[in-house]
Amino acid sequence: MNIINLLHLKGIKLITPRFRFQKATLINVNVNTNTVKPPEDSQNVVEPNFPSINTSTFGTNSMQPSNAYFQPKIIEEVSSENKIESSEYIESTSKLYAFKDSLPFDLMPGPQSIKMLAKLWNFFPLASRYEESIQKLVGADNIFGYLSWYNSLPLFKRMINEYGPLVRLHGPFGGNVVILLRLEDAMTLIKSEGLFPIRSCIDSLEQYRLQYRKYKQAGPFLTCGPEWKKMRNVVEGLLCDYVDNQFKVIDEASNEFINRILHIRNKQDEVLSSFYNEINKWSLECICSILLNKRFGFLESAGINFSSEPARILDSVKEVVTAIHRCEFGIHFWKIVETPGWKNLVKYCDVLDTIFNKYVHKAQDSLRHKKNSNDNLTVQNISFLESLLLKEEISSEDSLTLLLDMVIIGSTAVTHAVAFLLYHLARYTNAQRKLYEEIKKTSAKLTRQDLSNMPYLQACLKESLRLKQPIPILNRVLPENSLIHNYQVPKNTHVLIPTQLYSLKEEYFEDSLKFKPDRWLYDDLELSNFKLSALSFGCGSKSCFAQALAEMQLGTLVVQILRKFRVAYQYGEINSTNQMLAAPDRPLRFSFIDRD
Ligand code: HEM
Repeated sequence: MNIINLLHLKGIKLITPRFRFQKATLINVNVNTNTVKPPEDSQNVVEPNFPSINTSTFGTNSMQPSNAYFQPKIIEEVSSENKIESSEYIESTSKLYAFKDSLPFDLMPGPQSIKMLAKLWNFFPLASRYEESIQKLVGADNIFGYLSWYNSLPLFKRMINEYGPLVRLHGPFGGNVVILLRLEDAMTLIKSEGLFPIRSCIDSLEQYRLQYRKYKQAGPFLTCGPEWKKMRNVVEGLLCDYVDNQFKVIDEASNEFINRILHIRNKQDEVLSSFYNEINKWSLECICSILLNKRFGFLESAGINFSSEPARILDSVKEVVTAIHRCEFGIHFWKIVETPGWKNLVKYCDVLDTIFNKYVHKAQDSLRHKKNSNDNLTVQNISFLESLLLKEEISSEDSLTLLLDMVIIGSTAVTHAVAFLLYHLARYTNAQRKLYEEIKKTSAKLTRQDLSNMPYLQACLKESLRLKQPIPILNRVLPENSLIHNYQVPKNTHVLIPTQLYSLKEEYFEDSLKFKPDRWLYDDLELSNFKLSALSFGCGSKSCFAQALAEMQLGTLVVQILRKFRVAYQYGEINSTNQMLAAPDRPLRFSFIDRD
């Protein structure tokens, strides 16, 4: 039996960006195009299907060449729940269609060898359903996955030298990938990506949630379209309400972390190579306490019992991240057979889903109880999860996947950020000294306000995140035909946005490989009205909604640590694995030396 038969026999419905694209286009079906005629004397060649993403002018906001005309899209009917101001819509989607110099996609530079393979592929006399299956298994998705989950930055640098700032990779078995190696191109793409950008990145987790668990939505990280927007609006609002209130929890967890360091460091003041785990415990304690208004005890000074709930969460988050990497990197065999990576993903996602589902039920009960006893349901009295459940537009299932995304993706990103912040401060002792001087001026009882009044602290956070980004590569799938850098790029093309590469460019940051927090002190570094400090949190409407929370977590922890200890590190350089969810590539054997 060959692979294709097996695929069909298993009745596997593959989730691909095309599927996601269809979901997104369904939403846009309501949108009609109203063509505005070009001026009589126009010499333009009209390309009606290629909205402009022209980025030839660096530093300007203009996406409109002087010889073009508008073809605005007008909302005809939009269901009330998704209603968006039409002016806003028109602004975000109005595109230019006339480019007499636009170039066909085929002319975009890229490696010829896979282009040849792509051409050869056309000679295989396969029935269309087989062809489609193969494309889904090893088409552009695969290249895309490979580049997202492989340590790709050195490869991207070589590509710039060889092909220039824009590279096209032909999926050898169908589909296309474009890599935007210039920040300006990425910014312009993001500005014009419309209301419902499409991110395509963790097919395995999506398949687990949609097909294995049969949830309606796959969680905010993986969902697109109006469902995502609805979820996102609610969470953004709630996070604003809760972040301030939760400072105390983060402060307490950070104090517990200090005690844990005192407990685990050896006689030379050094922590063990498993210190990454300890940071993970701290970030999970923060996030779980904030979401559920319950202290979990991840940071018990004597350590956690391996069969306890915190231990199971800690272990499962780590295993899920590893399993995602195993599934997403390389050919997606798990779509046909149950590979060990897929089995592990299911096993550990099951653990997390069961635990957090239990808390969803508990929160529902508690809300019922509070309602019956006419308690005030204010931010002070109910947990983040309870607030979510009160929102009619969010189902309890959506609340669950939202918690899971925040726990799995959020806590992993924060752990990585803390690891590198400590590393940079340990390596750049002058910066650590300067930060300590600033910390000494704060009162013994730290407040959130203190953090915002510490410019050097803020600069250190930005600089560390610039050098090592927890999510170093963003990706999108084009929802419609577009002009990128004057090339006509068809819809469904996968676009990779390597933000880590941009933030290491001399062009934007002098002495770009050095940790120099001072660069953020005096200039508000911006490009086309976009704050470069936010780059590590992504861009556009799908950027991270937890930036303020993450910065508060990092700031609080580092202030507490530096008040008590001087941090040192005497081993080899720690690099980032630069994968989709990056991690430090060496043990974090820091020394925490008592201050006098
Ligand atoms: C230093 C810490 C963090 C960094 C650097 C970071 C970075 C990012 C980046 C780069 C993205 C993708 C943006 C894009 O595609 O344009 C993202 C999305 C996301 N992050 Fe974070 N993140 C951090 C912390 C957190 C935390 C603490 C949470 C949750 C509590 C969180 C939850 C999410 C979610 C749910 C998304 C998907 C948003 C959407 O698609 O609407 N992140 N993050």
